[in-house]
Amino acid sequence: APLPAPDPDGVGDALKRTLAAGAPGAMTRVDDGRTTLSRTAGVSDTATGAGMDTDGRFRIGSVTKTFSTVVLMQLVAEGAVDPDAPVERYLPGVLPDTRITVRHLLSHRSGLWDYSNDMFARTVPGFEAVRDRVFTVRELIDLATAHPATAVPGTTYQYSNTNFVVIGALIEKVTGRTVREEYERRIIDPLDLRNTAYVHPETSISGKRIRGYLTPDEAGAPLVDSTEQTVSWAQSAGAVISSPGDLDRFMSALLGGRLVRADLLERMLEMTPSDGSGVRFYGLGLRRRDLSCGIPVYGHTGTVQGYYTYSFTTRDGRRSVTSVANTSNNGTANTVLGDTLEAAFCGKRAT
Ligand SMILES: CC1(C)S[C@@H]2[C@H](NC(=O)CCCC[C@H](NC(=O)C[NH3+])C(=O)[O-])C(=O)N2[C@H]1C(=O)[O-]
Repeated sequence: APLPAPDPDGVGDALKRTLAAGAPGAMTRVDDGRTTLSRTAGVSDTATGAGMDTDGRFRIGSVTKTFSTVVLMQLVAEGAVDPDAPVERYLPGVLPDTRITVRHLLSHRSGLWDYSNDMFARTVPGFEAVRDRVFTVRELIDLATAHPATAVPGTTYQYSNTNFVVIGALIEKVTGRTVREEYERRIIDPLDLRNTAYVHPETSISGKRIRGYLTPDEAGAPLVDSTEQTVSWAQSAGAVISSPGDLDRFMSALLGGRLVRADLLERMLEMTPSDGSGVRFYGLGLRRRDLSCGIPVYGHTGTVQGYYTYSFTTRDGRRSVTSVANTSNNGTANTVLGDTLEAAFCGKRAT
């Protein structure tokens, strides 16, 4: 059945409500292949008052995990990696449990503790402590494995950044190239994503930049400009920089079958519930959200200090939607921003 037309007023209303919840700015870009709908609200820079811009570049956080999964699944197609092999085969001695497989990492079922839970238990102090730090992957994995496993591998979904830091290490070991080179040669260059880059550990965002503002834990405390950071705490789990237009193009290419072999894309879409909502699921480096109008959309969300992102597309990749707010650690803003997906895919206001 044809998709309902996007509801521009519904998108605009959700963006306004995102600002009312405390975001300095918010924006949505809908790409239907031939047509583009862009809506913005508020500012990309609170000092200058510059507006939001859907060609602006920002930190995409865990949408990076889908980039890392695409690289990994291409390596699977090339016979370089067996997703059901133990990680031990490719990274001997790195993980404490040799039962953990590559697929367990991609589906957040490894049982590896998420080191960011400790790192960001206190939002602003945690951020300030790492914003200029450069971590080795080994350091991050050691932070995680200092904790006991959260479950027997393969038995339980438990989101963990650690999984995709290990995936990045596996990609670099198997290819002999950096994840930056692999993102560029397999995704960024072929799709001509001119506003997308992996610049770890540089702290600045070049070009037309959206500034990000971290919401402190203390109610009423002023937002903290968190635009410049290394994101070394996340790397292949969260350090890509992109734009709404580029993410729409990426998600459309992925679900449109232009990045991953069809049978392997089907594996990525084998979903398990990611929470108790009954409408949110996780596959391999990809989320599924079932919208109120019954349309399932596929993509990822991202939370990195100062930025919250939704980037989703239809099963055939024909309509893609990326929405961004330039604040994070604000649950109401994050939730309300999600109403843009309902308006953009279902063509009606969220119920
Ligand atoms: C599962 C998530 C939500 S968390 C995970 C990853 N982001 C992080 O792990 C950063 C967590 C701290 C970020 C910080 N919050 C705090 O410090 C809270 N004390 C803030 O909101 O800016 C990402 O991105 N993923 C999101 C995802 O996949 O949607």
